[in-house]
Amino acid sequence: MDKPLLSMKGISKYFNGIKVLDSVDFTLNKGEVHALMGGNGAGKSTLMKILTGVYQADEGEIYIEGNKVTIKDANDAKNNYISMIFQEFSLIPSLTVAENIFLAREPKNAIGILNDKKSIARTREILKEMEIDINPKDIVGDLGVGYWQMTEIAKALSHETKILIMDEPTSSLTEKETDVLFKIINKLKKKGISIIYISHRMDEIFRICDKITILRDGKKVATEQCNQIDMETVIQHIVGDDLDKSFEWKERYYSTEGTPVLEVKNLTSGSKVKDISFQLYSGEILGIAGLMGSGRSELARAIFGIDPINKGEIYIKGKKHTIKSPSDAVNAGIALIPEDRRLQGLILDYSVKENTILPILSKLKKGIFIDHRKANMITEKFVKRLNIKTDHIFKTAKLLSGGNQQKIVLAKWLANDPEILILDEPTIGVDIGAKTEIIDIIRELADSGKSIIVISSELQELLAVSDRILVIHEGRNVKELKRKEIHSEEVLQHAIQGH
Ligand SMILES: Nc1ncnc2c1ncn2[C@@H]1O[C@H](COP(=O)(O)OP(=O)(O)OP(=O)(O)O)[C@@H](O)[C@H]1O
Repeated sequence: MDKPLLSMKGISKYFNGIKVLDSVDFTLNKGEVHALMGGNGAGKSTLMKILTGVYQADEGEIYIEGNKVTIKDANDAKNNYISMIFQEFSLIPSLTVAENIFLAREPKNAIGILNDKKSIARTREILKEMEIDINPKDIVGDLGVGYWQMTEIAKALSHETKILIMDEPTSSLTEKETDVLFKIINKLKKKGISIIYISHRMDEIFRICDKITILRDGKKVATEQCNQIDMETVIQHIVGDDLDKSFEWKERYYSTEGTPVLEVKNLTSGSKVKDISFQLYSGEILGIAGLMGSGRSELARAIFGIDPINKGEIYIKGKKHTIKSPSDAVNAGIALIPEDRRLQGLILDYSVKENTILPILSKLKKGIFIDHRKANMITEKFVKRLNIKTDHIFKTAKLLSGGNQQKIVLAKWLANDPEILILDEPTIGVDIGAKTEIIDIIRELADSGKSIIVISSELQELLAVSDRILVIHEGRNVKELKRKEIHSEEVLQHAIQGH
């Protein structure tokens, strides 16, 4: 049998004396799509950073086609034909696609290469080969996120690549863009390129991956062919024995009599939100469902005063409010946790504690000082509840894994205890164990009288948490369904597709 393309053997890594990878073995064959899964902080990114030369392993060896290699930096990774596409893209928006692809070349060429016919022709060739419909001369900033992703892939392929690592590649893609990405992955696979695919989205893994490796607490717990393992077992491996991962809906009781806490009437904003009306009651959880691009997030942005309202009214407890900015919304008792919260909501150089208590500083004042005992208690509570993987609450946020950073932002807004809470994709990038915790917290908040709007593209999650679901299609609310009337996921799926 052929030697595997890549073999990582006994990889261990310590950060400040803490073992985050413990003797991990990982093998990748030619033309294989290999999923790397595991809870937040399990060690997936660290393993990949060792493969791409960002970090060095403290123990273990890496072999490419049977030959031992040393990967000390990005150049070594490139010389071993390894490329990685990060969640945060590395493109420069003001430059064209071709310029972005060839800019990373030899510095002496960097300036001269702009508008170079050769680089444009080569870019065209790569894009054509992958059947991607982008003009090499397009300015990247003018393209949608989906095309950024394609440009990143084209960039990786502009030098010879045998191993392509994708870290949560679909987290900001629409369904259509995801389909295009999957087609490209299949094409790359046929060309013999191997892909390591990091994702928390179970359905994707089963759609495109051949093999799956699962890490838990820095240890490899399983490697299996995808067709020989089921979803239940994968979840079991990810969470271990100690977590309840059921997404079960529980009927909740609250009153829909009297004045709603929030009433949105005929709201129109930009080109994406058209004449939307709904009511939200005290203690209610309203789910918002719709395809990506249906206007879900834009509706939240308009209510929160980020995007201007062209028409329509917002009433809070029966009183009309003019919301022209997020501070108007905050003053009216509304909080929005946006979808891209890692970029918007976190100060990376601050500690877990500082980030968590930032919005509640005024509530924590004791004279002119901060009540640190209380601040520590609140932070500890959320770290425990959301299972945030950190050695202590004083750790700098940037040293935490991506999913754990997401959880801090969530903790921060939950600690602030707003009256009306809008959560846009509350569990994106968050592992399966924490998902159920977040659903429980949302329910608890509603039980205590808060009014909550949850926007989510994960139907299972929406069905588990919502009392009522508003379906948005092409900017309009087309249906409103009571949760207890939705007997299967298909019913909701149908409504979302616009039937
Ligand atoms: N530079 C660093 N210094 C200290 N600790 C670090 C550093 N980088 C990562 N860690 C820690 O290593 C552990 C593994 O993190 P890693 O980013 O590999 O997790 P992950 O599996 O990719 O998680 P996620 O799904 O949340 O992205 C985490 O506990 C994290 O806090």
